[in-house]
Amino acid sequence: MARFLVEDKVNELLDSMDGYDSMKLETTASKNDNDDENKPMKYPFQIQNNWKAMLCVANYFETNNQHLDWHSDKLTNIGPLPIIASLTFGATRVFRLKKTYDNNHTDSSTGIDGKGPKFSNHSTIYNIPLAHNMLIIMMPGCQEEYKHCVPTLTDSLHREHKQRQLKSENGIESGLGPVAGTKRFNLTFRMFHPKLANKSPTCPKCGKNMILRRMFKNAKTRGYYFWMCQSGYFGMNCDGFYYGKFDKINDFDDDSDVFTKDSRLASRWIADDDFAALKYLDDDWNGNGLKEEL
Ligand SMILES: O=C(O)CCC(=O)C(=O)O
Ligand SMILES: [Fe+2]
Repeated sequence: MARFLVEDKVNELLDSMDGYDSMKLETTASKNDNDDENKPMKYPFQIQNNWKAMLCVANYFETNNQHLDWHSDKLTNIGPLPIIASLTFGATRVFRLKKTYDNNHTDSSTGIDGKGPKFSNHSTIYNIPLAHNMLIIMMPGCQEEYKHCVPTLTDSLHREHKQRQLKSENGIESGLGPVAGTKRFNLTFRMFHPKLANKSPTCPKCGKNMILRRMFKNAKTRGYYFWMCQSGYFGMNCDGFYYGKFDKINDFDDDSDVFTKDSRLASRWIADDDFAALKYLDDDWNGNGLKEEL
C-alpha cells in the first residue's frame, strides 16, 4: 500500500516538473530527445520510464541514540542519478544533508574515498526534521553530490534550535511521536536499473562483485563513474577497477557493457553549479591519465 502511494507521489512530482535544467555531461552522452514534449526531460543516464518502487529497505530507530552515519546510497543496482524516496513513521528525527565535496577546497585532496589523504569538508549542513508520515524524495544528483545521515537526537539540534522546535506549532515537539514515543522507522524505496541487474561487472582481478561509485574529491575528475571491487571497498587488497560507461544504458536494444577500461569512453555527470569541475571541461581536459588523478 505504502509502495503505491509513494510511487504516485514521486511520479506526480516528476510530471509537475519542467525537467532538470541543470544538465551537464561529457563524452558521448547527450541530451535526450524526448518524444513527448510535455514529459519532463531527464538526464540521459537516468532511468527514463516511470519510477517504480521495486526495492524497500526498512530502518528502525528504537531510541534517540540510534543513528545512521554519513553516507550516500550505493548506486550499484539502482544506477546513476537515481530517485530514492523515504517515508517516516513514528518519532520525528532530523535528516541531515551535506555536499560530498567542499567547493572552497576542491583540489586539496586525492585518492579513492577512504584511501587518499584525509578529506576536509566544510560544506553547509542542512537539517530537515522528518515527522510522522513525511515523505522525502531524493532526486537525481542527490546521491552523487550529497551525503546524508540521521544523527542521534542529542547531536541533531543545537540548544536554541531545540527550544524553538519545542515552541513550534507544527507538531515537531521534542521529536516524540504521540503513540510511538522515541520509536521511529522509515521505509526507503528504490528502483532497480534494468540494465544493471544483469550487466554489472565482476572484478577483473578476483571475480567478486563490483560497486558503482562516482569520483568527487578532485575537481579535475569529479563526476566520472567507476566500478571498484567490493573487496577493495571493504579494505581488502584488491584494486580491480573499471570506468562506468552509460551512454547506451537506456537503449534497450543495445547489449554493450556498462563498464570500460578506456578512460575516453568513461561516463561523467557534473552538477550545473560545480564551477570548479566545469572549469576543466572548458580547459579541454580529455580524461587521459584519469586513473592517476584518482
Ligand atoms: O532514516 C532515514 O530517514 C534515512 C535512511 C537512509 O538513509 C537509508 O536507509 O539509506
Ligand atoms: Fe541513505
